[in-house]
This record gives sequence, structure tokens and C-alpha cells, in this order.
Amino acid sequence: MDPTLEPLARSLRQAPVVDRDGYEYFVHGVTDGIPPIEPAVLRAVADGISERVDLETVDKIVAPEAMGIHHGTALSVATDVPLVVVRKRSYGFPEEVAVHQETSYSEGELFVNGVDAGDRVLLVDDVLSSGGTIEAVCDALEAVEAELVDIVVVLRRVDVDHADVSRDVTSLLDVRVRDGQVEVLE
Ligand SMILES: O=P(O)(O)OC[C@H]1O[C@H](OP(=O)(O)OP(=O)(O)O)[C@H](O)[C@@H]1O
Ligand SMILES: Nc1ncnc2[nH]cnc12
Repeated sequence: MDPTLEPLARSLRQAPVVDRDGYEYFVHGVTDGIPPIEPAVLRAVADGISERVDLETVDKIVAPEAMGIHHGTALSVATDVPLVVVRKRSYGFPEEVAVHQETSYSEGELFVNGVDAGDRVLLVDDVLSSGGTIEAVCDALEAVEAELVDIVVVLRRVDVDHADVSRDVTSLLDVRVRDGQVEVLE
């Protein structure tokens, strides 16, 4: 494992796991903003993404609300690449693209504004579970004719079926929940 990600891995192993209608949901600063996320972990995530993607080739970082925002922000501050937040609220702008989002435990609408045709985009999110969120945002980016440079998530759940994810997704760490605890794969 990337040694800079060791503190993140250690804290993940301590994360409480709660039941959301049968879905084992872990609660961690990366995915929930609670317990508090250490600045060193935020930096390690931003550094980890920067090491895996050539940010020189990216015009905009796109992050879905809510839990993509702190990672997108840390990366934007570190790289000077502008950040676009995909919102769960419509603004009614003529160029707005709405897509349906289905996660492992919820569904709703997502609204993309602020991405233009030809923009080279890096999509960043906290966690890939079913992949419904990533797929929905990618569909919206395709609709506005943005160029998707890469998709990076901090965590990929390998214990949830994401067979329907049609794009390559890079993760900093792969995790699963076993016996009520988060396991980090080496
Ligand atoms: O791979 P998936 O099954 O789509 O799950 C991953 C998504 O679920 C969570 O978002 P959620 O919409 O729950 O909202 P939040 O970020 O506001 O907590 C998380 O932040 C990801 O965006
Ligand atoms: N906080 C979380 N824990 C586990 N799986 C998730 N999928 C989306 N958010 C998650």
C-alpha cells in the first residue's frame, strides 16, 4: 500500500458500521465528514489523486455533493484547477443537465451546471459502491460533450456489485465490510 495512505487505512479499520435498510454503511470522515477527518488525511487523498492523474491535462474537477466536495476542494486548492459541484438541486438554467441517481440505498436527481463542451474533466468522489452515482454523472458529462479524463474515488467497495459500471474507475484504496468492520485490501 502507498505509505501515505496508511493513516487513512488505519482510521477506516476503526470506522463504525451502521445498518441502512440492510446495507452495511461505514461512517468515516472521507465518506461522511464524521468522525472528524484529519487534515493529513485530506492532504494524502489530494496527493494520492495528483499522483495518479496528470492534472495539467484537466480543465475542471467535478465532484458530486455532498461527500465529493471536501476531496474536490482539497485537490482544487492544491492544483489550482477549478472545481464544479454536481448538485442535488435544480437551478433551472437552460444548459442544466438533470440525471437520475440510484445508489445502494437511495435515489434522487443530480444536476450538472458549469461544465462546457470540450472541457477536460476529472471526476472525483468519496466512494464507489453500486456505481450508480458515477454512472449518472458520467451520463451528464457525456450529454454536455465534456471530455472525461479520468474518474478517481478515494474508496472502492469490492463487496458491492458494480458490474454495471461501464467506465474505468481508479481508487486510492479498495475496501469491504466483514463481520461489522471495514477491511482494507492490500
Ligand atoms: O456508488 P453508489 O452506490 O452510487 O454510492 C456512492 C455515492 O453514495 C454517496 O452519496 P449519497 O448520494 O448517499 O450522498 P452524500 O454524498 O450526500 O452523502 C457517496 O458520497 C457517493 O456519491
Ligand atoms: N459512507 C458509506 N459507507 C459505505 N458505503 C457507502 N456507500 C456510499 N456511502 C457509503
